[in-house]
Amino acid sequence: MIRSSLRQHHDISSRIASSITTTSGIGQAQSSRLIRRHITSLHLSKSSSHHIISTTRGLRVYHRSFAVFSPDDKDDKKKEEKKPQTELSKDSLKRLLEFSRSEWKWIGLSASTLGVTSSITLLFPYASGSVIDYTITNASDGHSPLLLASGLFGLSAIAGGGVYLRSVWLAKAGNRIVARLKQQLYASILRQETAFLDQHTSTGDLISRLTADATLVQQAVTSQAVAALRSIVMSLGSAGMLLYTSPTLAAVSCCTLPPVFIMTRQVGRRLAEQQKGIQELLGDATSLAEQSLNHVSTVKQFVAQDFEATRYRNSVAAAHQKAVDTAHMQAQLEAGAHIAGNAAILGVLGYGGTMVLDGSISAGDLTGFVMYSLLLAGNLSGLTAIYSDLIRSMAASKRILDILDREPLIETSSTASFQALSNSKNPLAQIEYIPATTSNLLSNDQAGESGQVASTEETVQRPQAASIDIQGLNFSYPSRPDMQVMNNFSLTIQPGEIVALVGGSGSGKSTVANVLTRLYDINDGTIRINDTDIQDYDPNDLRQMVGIVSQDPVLFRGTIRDNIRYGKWQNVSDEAIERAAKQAHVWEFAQTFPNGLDTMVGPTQLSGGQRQRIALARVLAKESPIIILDEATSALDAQSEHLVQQALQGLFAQGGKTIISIAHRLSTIRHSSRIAVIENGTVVQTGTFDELQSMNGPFRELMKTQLIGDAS
Ligand SMILES: Nc1ncnc2c1ncn2[C@@H]1O[C@H](COP(=O)(O)OP(=O)(O)OP(=O)(O)O)[C@@H](O)[C@H]1O
Repeated sequence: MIRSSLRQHHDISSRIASSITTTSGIGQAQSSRLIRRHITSLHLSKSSSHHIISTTRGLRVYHRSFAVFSPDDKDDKKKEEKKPQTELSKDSLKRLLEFSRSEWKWIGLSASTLGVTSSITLLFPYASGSVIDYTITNASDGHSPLLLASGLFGLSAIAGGGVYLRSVWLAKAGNRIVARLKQQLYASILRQETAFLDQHTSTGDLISRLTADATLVQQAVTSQAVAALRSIVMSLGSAGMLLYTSPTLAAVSCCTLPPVFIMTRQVGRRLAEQQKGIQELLGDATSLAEQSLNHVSTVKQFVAQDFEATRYRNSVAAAHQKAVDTAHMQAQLEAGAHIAGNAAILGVLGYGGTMVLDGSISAGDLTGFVMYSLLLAGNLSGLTAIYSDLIRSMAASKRILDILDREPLIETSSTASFQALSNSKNPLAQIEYIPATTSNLLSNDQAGESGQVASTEETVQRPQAASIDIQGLNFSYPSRPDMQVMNNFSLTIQPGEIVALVGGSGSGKSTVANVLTRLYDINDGTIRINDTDIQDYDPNDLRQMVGIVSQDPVLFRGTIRDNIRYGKWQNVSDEAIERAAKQAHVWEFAQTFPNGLDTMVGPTQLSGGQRQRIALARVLAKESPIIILDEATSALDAQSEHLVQQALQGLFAQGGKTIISIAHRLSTIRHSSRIAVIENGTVVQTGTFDELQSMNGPFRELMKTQLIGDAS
């Protein structure tokens, strides 16, 4: 019951995430869910699930800056902190223009319609003045009101066509840019190294970049860009017509321009700072909602609903209070521009009226002049509003481009799909996913000096069991550099061995899996697989060589079959999926569902033991030469565990697998070839079960405290 409602909460979480930020775009909810699930599962490795929470005046404030680990980057970040973005950043603008390059054609076309529509609009005041002069003087100079009105109507129809084309072309360009931005940003987030993602103690901030920030950028490159261009063209055109009609009057109205300009600059700066703050506070609110909705059963079990609701309330209130303050500022700016514009008009009316009386200009000229002044004032005040919006959008684009342009510290090869995604000319077209080929299945002599091996998916052989050699490994997690987790850790595992890692909680067992698959790079020492340093493998190839089943495995929304072939997709046959399902004892419970392996499951719709069995089947289908079982059978009942262990034994007896088994239960480690006892990140004892049991030492101590219960 709780689990099924959890699923709904994931959806609600998406909606809240979207609604408290600016939303737009079709399918945002779906993409939010997808994003959330994948980003969250990136954090799901045990090692990366440590959340750092600090509380400031009752508000949960997440550490949300992008900590980057090279010294240079740190300096950059400091510089950035000192200099908040309060002006239209040329770099962001330039980078954004570069990014939009493929849509310039459409933007250019829509801008070109501006020439037509603006010229026609600029004709109206002139024509109105002519009509007035005609009616006052009844002069028959050919500008008859009816003729003018008909002519202007024809031009208006042309302008209407221009407006239509501009909207269509602009929407096309904008949607393509923002789709490409989201697609590449998401791919870029997934490519970042785990340590980088660890800095995002919640996914809310990343999601707000993909939703609210992307929407702001869309507005910048489409409506705001064209509105700015239109305002500039109209302002210049109106100013030109003012000068043409009466230079003296033009000088009078120009007196109001410098104050408007100075005010725009001043208020614009403060406005940008405020906007940045609002975006951050909204991100915090999203993070809070995200966290409690993802763990709603824990919230309820601790009767913390009201606490969470209050925290969220305060967070939302803080963001919206800031938004109200900002609105005051923005209103001041707009009101100031409005007053200045009106002052100009009144000046023109007063001074122009006397000019009409002394016959220096006609009444029609004055009317035309006033209309041009109104146009100028309207467009100038429009420009001030657009300027502040553009600053906000540029801040958002910087947040996106920061990640988009970031090279991951642990670089993986680009797959064909990634290339297709990056190079796709039309981001709105559907593309087919091309799975990575398994160039990873290396035997000792296959791994060349560089560790790079040609992709040979079709001709792939059964994997050879791999050797693992870890020497003098020192490691601390980048988020806690002062806490050394692995201390001079050394362990050699022969191909085909089953080695159990045992040790107290926090001794570093799971960290071995993290560094072996290069989720994190080590500080000192070497790790070799098949005599090749893991630094020399492409991380994707390396990870294909290692299958991990964790204590709390993640299932993705899809069928059981989809979950078993996750990552290998069409590269794994139905027979192989069924074989793996039988070996991992998924088959039995799947057959009790009406759709068997094609039953839809989600992250929470199965029992812990069932999820573990599917995760095990997924790893068996992966056919990797190294398997790490991190408390992989801990959620199984005694009988299921016995069956799975038996299946694993049978499988390992066939050869081709090197196993690292992290376990607390005696039943899991009894059949290992060797046991390594770990204390504070160091191997303190190794031997067979019987050897270790027969001597005094850490293993015996551990058995007394941890394993003894199982032994009975
Ligand atoms: N992503 C991370 N960032 C910072 N510290 C981490 C991270 N993951 C783990 N740690 C720390 O590293 C140490 C070793 O953790 P690890 O998960 O390897 O222990 P373990 O032996 O597997 O423990 P257990 O038996 O409880 O699962 C712990 O002190 C833990 O707090």
